[in-house]
Amino acid sequence: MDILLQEVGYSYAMNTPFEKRALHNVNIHIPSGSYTAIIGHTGSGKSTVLQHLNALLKPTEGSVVIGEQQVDAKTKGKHLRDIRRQVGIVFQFPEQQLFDETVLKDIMFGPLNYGVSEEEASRRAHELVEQLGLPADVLEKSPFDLSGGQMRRVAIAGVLAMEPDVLVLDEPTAGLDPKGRREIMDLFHQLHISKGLTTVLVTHSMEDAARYADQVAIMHQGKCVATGEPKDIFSNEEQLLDYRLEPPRTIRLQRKFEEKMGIKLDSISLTEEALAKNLALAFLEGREAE
Ligand SMILES: Nc1ncnc2c1ncn2[C@@H]1O[C@H](COP(=O)(O)OP(=O)(O)OP(=O)(O)O)[C@@H](O)[C@H]1O
Repeated sequence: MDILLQEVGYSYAMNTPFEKRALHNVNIHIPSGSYTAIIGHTGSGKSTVLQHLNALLKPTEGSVVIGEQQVDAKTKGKHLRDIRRQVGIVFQFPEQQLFDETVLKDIMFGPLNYGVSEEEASRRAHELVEQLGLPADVLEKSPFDLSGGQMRRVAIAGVLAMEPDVLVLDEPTAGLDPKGRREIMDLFHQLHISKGLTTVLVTHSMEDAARYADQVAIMHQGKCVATGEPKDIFSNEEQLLDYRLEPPRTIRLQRKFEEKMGIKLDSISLTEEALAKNLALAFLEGREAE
């Protein structure tokens, strides 16, 4: 499902003394089946954009086209309910939203609320628990008896149980250790590939944006100032610095290597694997300082 932000402007507390303009003329196209990373310094407007993707916020100017539905300042009613089913959001620390007595009930809650049968909701819960690498006996436990990482997976299962067309991730690995982070991010990537799930990731991690996304959008002071493929966005180091962003670690390492060896590699490497291959090739080909 495509999402298109057209000249979106948004002000918090509109027409009050506390009015705060958060977005200005934002244009972003999220094509169906893509994996888009939204990056930007703190306070640049990423979370505000994210909440427009499933109409939790409605633009105060411009419009957002979500699949077949157009949302603007005046949109109300049933359309919003449909959109919230189609576009699932995994917020930061989603486990804080768990509330039911058992994991099974918690995962089934959303689908039941949208009229899915008990049988189907239960089937989805069983399937998701397995897909997310949780033991089957977790279903009968209280979510509050699980580890932090397990609770996070249960909360994610609750969003996926709605069978969304688009999955929006707001710093979904905040607070996890590096291993847990990588496992969860790899899992979302697998879901993106296997289910063709359109994915939007809001992140402070340039490494994650470089590793997983096929499109990157940079937010700066409430504007979307650049969109493009990761290799183009991340090789433009001057632009990144202008927007107070650091290039991913792999690029920093590559630049160091090039400086030390006095050579320039043919292309930039966005993942550790690609970087290692690139460095090995340079070594094998005997490229060295002129
Ligand atoms: N509920 C609110 N009321 C008033 N102003 C807000 C509110 N939420 C955000 N803002 C302001 O809107 C601007 C954009 O905030 P937003 O949270 O979208 O940025 P962000 O890029 O997601 O930041 P971070 O990376 O810190 O999460 C900021 O100036 C922020 O202070």
